Amino acid sequence: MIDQIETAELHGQPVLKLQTPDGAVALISLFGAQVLSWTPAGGEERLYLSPQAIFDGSTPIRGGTPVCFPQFAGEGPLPKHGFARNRAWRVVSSRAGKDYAVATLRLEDDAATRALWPHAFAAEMSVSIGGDRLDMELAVENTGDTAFSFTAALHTYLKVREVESLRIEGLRGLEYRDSADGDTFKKETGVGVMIDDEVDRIYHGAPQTILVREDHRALGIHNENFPDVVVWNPWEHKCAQLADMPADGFRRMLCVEAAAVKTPIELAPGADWWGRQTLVAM
Ligand SMILES: O=P(O)(O)OC[C@H]1O[C@@H](O)[C@H](O)[C@@H](O)[C@@H]1O
Repeated sequence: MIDQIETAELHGQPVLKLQTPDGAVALISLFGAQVLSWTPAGGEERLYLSPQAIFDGSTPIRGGTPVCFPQFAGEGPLPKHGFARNRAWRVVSSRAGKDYAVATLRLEDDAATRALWPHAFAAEMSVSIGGDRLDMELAVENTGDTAFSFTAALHTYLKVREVESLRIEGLRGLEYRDSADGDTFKKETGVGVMIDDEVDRIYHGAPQTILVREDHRALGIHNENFPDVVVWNPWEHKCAQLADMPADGFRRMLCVEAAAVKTPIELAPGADWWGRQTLVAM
């Protein structure tokens, strides 16, 4: 019998390790409620974690699935990607069965978050593994007595064998905002999006399912309640400017993010919202 849910440390930071009897494993950092590693049953690691990622309990960790909340990137006055990715979350529940393991982490407002963003909220990140699937769900509740709005993303870094050899399918015909080209709006014309330069795009009205196809394997990405998909690769020049990435790191990663950016989510007092990203290894 394996212990399906364990607490452990990774580079000195607390993590929760989920395992299932079929061999699926995930590591979740309590700092940021960030999934750092996921290996599906009988498969290989599917998330990219930079070998130079910083684990100091205050710097965002480069890799896995950072939770961007309550602001995506620089879309408002808050620190880039909000504050959820550099806060300590607490584990509020976990359970496991013969083919799954799931844990939920929670973050609530406190004096530090209210100093940045004056709202009462509760955010929960639930992570579930089993077989060939990883499910990540972010839920947000307005626990205060005034309405607020936010943008958010599950900023997943996929581990890829060679970024120039893959194709992203399912984005054809969509409008996107090209952050790497002065925020101009464009229309995707490629059947499969290939990466051979810096890419930083917010696709609007994305389909629920996208496929990242590599030689001899693929990954299905299923997003619910996240209307946008962000595709990001810093490429050589920007990667060299990231102190927590190795020079060739951009070749081993591709971010495909489930996001709500174009239309911020509005929550009345007492209201809640959830959004989910599911990865399926094929
Ligand atoms: O370096 P950070 O703060 O983790 O951000 C990484 C990237 O995140 C992406 O989501 C943004 O589209 C990029 O513009 C940004 O550079």
